[in-house]
Amino acid sequence: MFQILVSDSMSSEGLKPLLESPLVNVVQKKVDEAANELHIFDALLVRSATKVTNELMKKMPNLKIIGRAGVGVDNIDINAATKNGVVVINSPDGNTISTAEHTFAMMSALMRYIPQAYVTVKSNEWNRGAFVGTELYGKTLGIIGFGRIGTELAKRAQAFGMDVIVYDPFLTEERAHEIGVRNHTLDELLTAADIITVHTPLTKDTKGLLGKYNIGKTKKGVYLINCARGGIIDEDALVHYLENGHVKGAALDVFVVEPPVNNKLLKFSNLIATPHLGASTKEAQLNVAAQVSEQVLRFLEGKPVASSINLPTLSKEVFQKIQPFYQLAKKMGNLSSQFMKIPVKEISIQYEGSVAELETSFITKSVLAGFLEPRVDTTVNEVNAGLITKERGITFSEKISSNTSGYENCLAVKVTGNKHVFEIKGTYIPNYGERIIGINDFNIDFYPAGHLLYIHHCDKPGVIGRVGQILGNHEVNIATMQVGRKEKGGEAIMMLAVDHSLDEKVLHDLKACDDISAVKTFDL
Ligand SMILES: NC(=O)C1=CN([C@@H]2O[C@H](COP(=O)(O)OP(=O)(O)OC[C@H]3O[C@@H](n4cnc5c(N)ncnc54)[C@H](O)[C@@H]3O)[C@@H](O)[C@H]2O)C=CC1
Ligand SMILES: O=C(O)C(=O)COP(=O)(O)O
Repeated sequence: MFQILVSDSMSSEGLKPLLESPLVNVVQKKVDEAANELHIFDALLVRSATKVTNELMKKMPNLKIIGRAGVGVDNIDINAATKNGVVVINSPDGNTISTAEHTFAMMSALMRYIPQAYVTVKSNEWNRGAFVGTELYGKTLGIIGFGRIGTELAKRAQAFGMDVIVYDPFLTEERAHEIGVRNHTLDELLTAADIITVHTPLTKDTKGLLGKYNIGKTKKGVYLINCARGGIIDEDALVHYLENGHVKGAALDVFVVEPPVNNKLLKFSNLIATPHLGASTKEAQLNVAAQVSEQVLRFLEGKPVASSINLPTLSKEVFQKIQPFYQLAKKMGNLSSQFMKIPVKEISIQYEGSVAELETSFITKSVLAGFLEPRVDTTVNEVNAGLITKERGITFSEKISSNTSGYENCLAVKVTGNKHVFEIKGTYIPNYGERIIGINDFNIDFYPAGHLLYIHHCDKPGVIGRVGQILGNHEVNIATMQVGRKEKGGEAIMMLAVDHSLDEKVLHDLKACDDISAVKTFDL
């Protein structure tokens, strides 16, 4: 019999598939309370409160699967789970509506002082003059991050007569049009919105996205809302702008540290807060617990699972043959995504030479997973990448070609946006490794790993020297450097591997060079 630990509070009705199965025994206890029996469990079911660390997994040698009854898996060490051979699944859409509704409730409460007024009435005060609010009707709502929750929120705001504008660098025009919203630049949104709400995952790009600089660009009297993840709105910056009155009010469901003990934000009467309640409805909890229970049961019965976040479902033998290409493909997808930080409509992958004889659909999923990784909240892998790509309105295809570009095997990825196309080619050479051999029409040859610096420049004497000089001035050591050009004196590119991540100052100096037209950095 399989042993299952449910360590956060979950809907008993949702857990029914497990509670009624003769195959499993369910124990509902916090991890701390189960400290002496952790070694017996085959599955662990959590929400956001339980922190599933590598240390915890080490204490659970029987653990095979972690089920997250919700969306965000930032409380689970996915890399450690993968390393420990533990499958992680979640329920990506079970709480979308509840969180959108909660955000809407927060917005209404914020603009009409409902929490503040409630407290006074309960204390026998009747001070109507102190709580004159603002209508939502006719106001501009800026939604940053237009995925599942952002989309549902937009529909509700439109029904209230609000003008909805969005910023999501990965949103296609078609999808925005379908929902009847306009996708803007971040700056446009910041300057136009009366209320701004964030619905992105917490990533290195979104951490502090609304920080001192960006909040400074908003209208005086703006309202800010965060029902996504603590830290997307920088907490110190919010304190600053609440103090000087630039931000008229803020609503937070999430905090950098939860619970937010001694958090300076809590002293502001125009900041309203809830204790991470976005998904706390009967319906959402039933949905997420039921989805996760069914998937966990399927997995323990040896059946394939749908929303697996980390592990491939290939036999060990097939996986070994594919592995070098799988890693290369993921890096090529990731580089394409970072080169094309704009909405994308189509991704096509071409297989040439010996790689075409392998299970290419799996490698394709690996390209997609690498591509999506910088753009979505949940960790994507070969299992869920196809589904998520389609959900984002991006089509993908694969093609086998007899042309081998002169290599024993070659993988070509083409990413098409509205106005731009990006192409990258790679190969795997046994005993030598992965190589990127082409970017757009340029031939090049570099190892896709570590801290990379890409420069698009003019093929003129002295440019390479100037790059070396600038990097030297900033104490940046160059490990390798490859240059590619189409013709003498024309456009050229260089790809450098450097010893550490580059800061804004280095990039600024490089961009200031006359003969350099683009500079990008990548950490792979
Ligand atoms: N408060 C709560 O109880 C709940 C919070 N959440 C959180 O809400 C957030 C959104 O969830 P979903 O809509 O389900 O996720 P989603 O993955 O469907 O949507 C996220 C969107 O953010 C966009 N995005 C990514 N990077 C961006 C960037 N740098 N700038 C602007 N947009 C960017 C993506 O393109 C995507 O459209 C997540 O952080 C999730 O953990 C989700 C459920 C409950
Ligand atoms: O699903 C999510 O990402 C959430 O933030 C919900 O968290 P919870 O399950 O309510 O602890």
